[in-house]
Amino acid sequence: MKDADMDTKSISLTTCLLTATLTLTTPCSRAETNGVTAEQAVTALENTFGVTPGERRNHTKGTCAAGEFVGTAAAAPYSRSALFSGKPVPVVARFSLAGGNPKAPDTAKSARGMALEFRLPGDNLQHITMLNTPIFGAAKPQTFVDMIIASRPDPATGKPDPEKIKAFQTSHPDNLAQATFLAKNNPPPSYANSAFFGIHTFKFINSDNKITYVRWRFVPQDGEKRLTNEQLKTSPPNFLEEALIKRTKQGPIRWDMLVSIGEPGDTEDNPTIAWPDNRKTIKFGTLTISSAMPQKGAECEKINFDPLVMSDGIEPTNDPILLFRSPAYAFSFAKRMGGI
Ligand code: HEM
Repeated sequence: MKDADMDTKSISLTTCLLTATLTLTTPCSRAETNGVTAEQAVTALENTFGVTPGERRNHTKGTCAAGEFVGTAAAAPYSRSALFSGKPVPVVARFSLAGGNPKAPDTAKSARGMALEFRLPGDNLQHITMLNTPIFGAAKPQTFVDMIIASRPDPATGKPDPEKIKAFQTSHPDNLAQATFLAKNNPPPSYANSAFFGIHTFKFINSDNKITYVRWRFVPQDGEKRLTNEQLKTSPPNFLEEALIKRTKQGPIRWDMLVSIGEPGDTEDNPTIAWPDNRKTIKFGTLTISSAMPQKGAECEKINFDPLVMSDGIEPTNDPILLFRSPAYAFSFAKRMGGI
């Protein structure tokens, strides 16, 4: 057996163990979702973006933050989760740029991320890991892997080959909605001015075991803003972290958690399709971020924001992307925890 093979085998084993202890419900990295393994997804990310040892294979560039969440009484008919008890719940957060480039410019027209770990009473956790696009660019894991492979820089130019991107987009129509959104909407000047979307459909379970299909988003009380085309050209490569830290020093930043209630016919398992705008929408709580800091050595650095870490009263749907994320994150997490 070659050394590289041995490395992969031992990482895979660690991942199974880590996954088992972290989420209890997820398969290990070699299990397939629609014919794709977590290892294939992470390898594609590594081949396209390179490897920064000890760092996340995706959303590598990021900033830690902390605060709390307070739920509203309006949530009770839908979910019995302790997240919505109305008592303040401590939160560890991480804001990030999509992709595995640790030096991605903050003007990149890629997605921004907000990851939240809610620390509930009794050592229980709830994770919510979102993007600033209302829909995702893949209905199945294979599309995500093919997108990452197609984005691999051409050695001659150092940039993705436009022909390969075009061929990918033509053969994967499920990528179109998010690609169009990202092309039309410039990134924000500050994380504090971005809305973040859960994208997947989730199940809320109330105290009578009644199930409601929901989608949520976090909307900034500071208001949504986007860089102008001029600012896109003139802004420096690094401003998001500084803007967030500066903003928290002026006072807490707040996002309202708005939950849309699904209606018959709304998709439950396709994160590339938005629900109609007119769904009943209820405020389930408010997130307050009161401090932010560089990620090195800070609390968010060593968290695996696996979206399947859920509290009683919130459950996943059969969305193949949602289910695939958990083993993919565990595989990346196991590598970075091993310093690889
Ligand atoms: C096939 C689909 C996807 C794959 C394979 C994938 C893969 C990954 C991986 C490997 C990481 C790094 C994990 C770590 O080392 O801790 C990551 C981070 C992240 N992903 Fe995904 N992802 C997918 C879909 C999504 C979707 C649909 C969303 C949002 C709804 C999302 C939001 C994020 C965010 C915000 C982070 C950064 C989390 C943090 O700050 O630690 N991803 N993703």
